[in-house]
Amino acid sequence: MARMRVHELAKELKMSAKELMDKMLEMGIPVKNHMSMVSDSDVSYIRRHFKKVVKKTRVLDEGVQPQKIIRRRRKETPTVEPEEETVAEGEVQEKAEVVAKEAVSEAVEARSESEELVEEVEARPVEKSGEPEMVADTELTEAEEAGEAQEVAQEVTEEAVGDRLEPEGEKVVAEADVISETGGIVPESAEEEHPVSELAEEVSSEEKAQVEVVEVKEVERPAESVEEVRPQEKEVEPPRAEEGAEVSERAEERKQKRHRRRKRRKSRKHEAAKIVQLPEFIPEPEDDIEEELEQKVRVRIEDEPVKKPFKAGKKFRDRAERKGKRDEEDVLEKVSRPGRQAEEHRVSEEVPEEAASSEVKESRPGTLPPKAGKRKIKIGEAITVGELAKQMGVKAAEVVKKLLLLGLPVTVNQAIDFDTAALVAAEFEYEVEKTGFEEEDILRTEEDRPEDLKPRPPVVTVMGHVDHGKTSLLDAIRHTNFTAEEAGGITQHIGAYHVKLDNGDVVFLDTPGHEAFTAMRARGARVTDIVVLVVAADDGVMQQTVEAINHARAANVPIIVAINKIDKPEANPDRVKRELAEHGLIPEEWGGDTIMVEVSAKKKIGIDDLLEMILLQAELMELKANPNKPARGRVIEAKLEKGRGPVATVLIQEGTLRVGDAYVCGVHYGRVRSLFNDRGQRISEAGPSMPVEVIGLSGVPMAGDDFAVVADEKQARMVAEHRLRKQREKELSRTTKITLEKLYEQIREGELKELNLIIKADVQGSLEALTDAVKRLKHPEIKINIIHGATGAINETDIMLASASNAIVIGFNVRPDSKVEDLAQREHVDVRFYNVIYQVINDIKDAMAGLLEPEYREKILGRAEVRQTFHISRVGTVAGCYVLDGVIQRGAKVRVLRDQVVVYEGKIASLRRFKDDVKEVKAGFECGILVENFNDVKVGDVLEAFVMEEIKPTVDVVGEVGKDSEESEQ
Ligand SMILES: Nc1nc2c(ncn2[C@@H]2O[C@H](COP(=O)(O)OP(=O)(O)OP(=O)(O)O)[C@@H](O)[C@H]2O)c(=O)[nH]1
Repeated sequence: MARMRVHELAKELKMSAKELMDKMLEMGIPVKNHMSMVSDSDVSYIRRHFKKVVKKTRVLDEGVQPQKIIRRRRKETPTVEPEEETVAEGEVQEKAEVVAKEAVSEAVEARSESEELVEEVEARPVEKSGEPEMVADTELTEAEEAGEAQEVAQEVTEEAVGDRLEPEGEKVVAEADVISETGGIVPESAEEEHPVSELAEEVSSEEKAQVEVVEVKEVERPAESVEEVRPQEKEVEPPRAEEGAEVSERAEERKQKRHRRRKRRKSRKHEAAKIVQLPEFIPEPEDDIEEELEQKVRVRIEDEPVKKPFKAGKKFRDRAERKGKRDEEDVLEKVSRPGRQAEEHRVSEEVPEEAASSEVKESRPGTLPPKAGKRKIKIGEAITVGELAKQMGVKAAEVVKKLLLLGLPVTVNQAIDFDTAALVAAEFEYEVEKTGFEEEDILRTEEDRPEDLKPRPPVVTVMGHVDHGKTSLLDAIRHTNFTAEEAGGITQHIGAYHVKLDNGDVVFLDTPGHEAFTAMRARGARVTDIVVLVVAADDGVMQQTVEAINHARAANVPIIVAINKIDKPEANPDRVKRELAEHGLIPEEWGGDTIMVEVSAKKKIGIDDLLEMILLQAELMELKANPNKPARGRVIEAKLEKGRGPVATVLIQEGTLRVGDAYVCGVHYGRVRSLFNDRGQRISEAGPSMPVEVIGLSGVPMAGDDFAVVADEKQARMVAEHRLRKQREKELSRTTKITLEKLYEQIREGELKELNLIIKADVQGSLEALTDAVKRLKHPEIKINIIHGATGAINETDIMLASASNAIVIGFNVRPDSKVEDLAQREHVDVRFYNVIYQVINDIKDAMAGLLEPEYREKILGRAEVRQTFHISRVGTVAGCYVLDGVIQRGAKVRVLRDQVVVYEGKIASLRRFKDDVKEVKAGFECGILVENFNDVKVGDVLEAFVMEEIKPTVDVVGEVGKDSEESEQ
């Protein structure tokens, strides 16, 4: 079967091209204008469809002929009962000004009939009914029929106008003439077959009178009006007088039209959405003509008191605008999803049924249906394309397409961040709102009254330079506090411990060093009240001492100095004090405010003094907390223990934690199954500043995670799940931003180079230290992303993440199992193992340098001619030179040229002017040059000094583990 053009098919189906186009769109077949080609399959689909419709209509016609006639009479009636009028309003608006035209053909058709009807009309006044709308066509009530009268009238006119707009369509003028010339008798018309008495039942004399008035008016004007609009049509007008055969052909066509009208009315009732949608597809070239025609018609309408104001011009402009937009979409549609379904979907999605029906309901004559207000959807930090599409009730492909237009190639399962989602949602007329779950609503507690606050022990962190005795000091403190029996059983390491003294308690955090301190702080955990800075009396202030000072200062935490190793003979506490004073820590005895205690961790000297001073400082700080409220704290350490499950050491900061309490901890939650203190003893509760081991978590939290007791487990789960969702959304949006295509593009274009890392470590401490060190590697051209970091063995998920994100996996003190190794090999994922942080950093630096692909270029500095040579014992041969050009620099590379031939290449070991070592000698000066490991220099040789210059900058390591610059932290 051959493809056909729309107008050809329309002709075959005995309908106007416009009608067919409307119908096709309704059926989900994309069509642009009457010249569009219709595919074979669509042609047969349409034919099948119309066969059915025609059949059905025939059946209906046979069954409801009387009603049909009644309806037809009614359509000539300009006055309709109020309730019907409102029903018709929507339609009137849709067809609006063409209503004037309607009377033309209708009046003509009705002329003869009305004459016959006069008597009957008076005999039976119209019955009125309250609910005419939702009754099926076959069961139309009289009232409904009456209500539809006007609507049908409009349709008739609309069709007449529509036909005029089509070159191959019949002309109303012609039709009117033909009908009038044949005496208005249309023998084959279904209407004429019905008993006059039935018709008369529905038409009042008044109505008839009005019909006649309209008739007269309209019959006089149509030809003129059409001429005005499309004068050329005159040329194609058929002869005014036609033979009987033609009359019957026209009658048949009118019958067809009436069938279609019925069909349309029916579908309008049931598919209001489509009624609103379909007129948008007005063939473009005809819009202007139509609008012009509408203009003319409007003038006439204004003369008609019964007609309503109309602003079709705007409507049509809007249609054209929308259509233009669709054309662009159509192109993409074909790419992404060709075929009928795509169009079908688009039609239905653009005006969802409920929205459309509400538009119909809200329609007012003379105005456009109001645009559905912007609908809102709620999303979190990020959302997958599929989920967004689901929430908007559109197909994912649509969203993908829109994103593509926005320049973002994503797949359905990829996530887009909130801003992108907002942008694409706006394209679908949706507004996005961030999900408003406020965990603070659950976690919020009442403010403490001053009388509720009770003193609490200070929490102390020990910091200092490597080997200055931090660990030894912590041990010494711990041991002084344990009784002999207890001391033997100190095996418990929970990350913090509690020291009981005669005049108070002190809590020490067991992870010494400022790295851990700052890592916690970076996670928002402010747990330390006092910093004890350990400085070895024999070594003095060192780099990390200074860093520790700055870290403590940045956190606004007071410092107590412990000058350690005073037992050593070379100990010089005064020197330490002087050096500290240079860094702003002035001892009290010198008029400053820094407490300094001389101790020996090894010999346990001054430990009590130190503890005493800590308590004194704490007293000054008036550390207080309310113990009588739900507990809140911070995770100091967490691990998965065999037989115990996830275990976390929590430092309680306020309130009291009890066994049985429900809590949320980071993205985990649970109920406290059991509590242990730092000595491994089971306890039932823990108050402020107490470190306590919590058993009963849903997972292993991170150091620094917030711990909060909530009313019940349900609330705990809600908060934890919300946090987890947020975390996932963040991760999702982070990983999807680095698509392989993008990365490749960036690498190729040299825009940006990224190194993605996944770090797996044995314990939280190592992980954080490593993460911290890696984060300090900075370079303007390379970005390092730690896309995932966790404790535990490298697993398959890590490998898959690495594979998907083009990342390198770093295992610190962990190994993968053989299955994971195989997967890594299959996925070409580079997995590296380390047990020294420094080595990791070095390797990453190398990797970055590799990525940078550094290029070296030789840069000639200058040339010198050898004028004399001197041999100096134990040094070698020194060349007495004259610098010909440029500059000769000490340490530069040098080439010895003899008759333009390179006889040696090496380094300038020494550069002298007279007896002085100099850095450089410029052109025109004499100098002595010693070439490293080369004594064969001869008079007349030329020494060419040069350096190798790197084209791209080398990796700039801002800081290394434990050696970071303090400034970066402040
Ligand atoms: N003589 C003497 N030696 C001490 C003293 N305190 C610590 N040491 C020694 O100093 C060395 C380092 O002590 P640590 O406690 O390990 O020092 P640290 O600061 O914890 O070292 P890192 O953990 O490597 O940062 C050990 O050999 C200790 O025995 C002290 O008071 N006197």
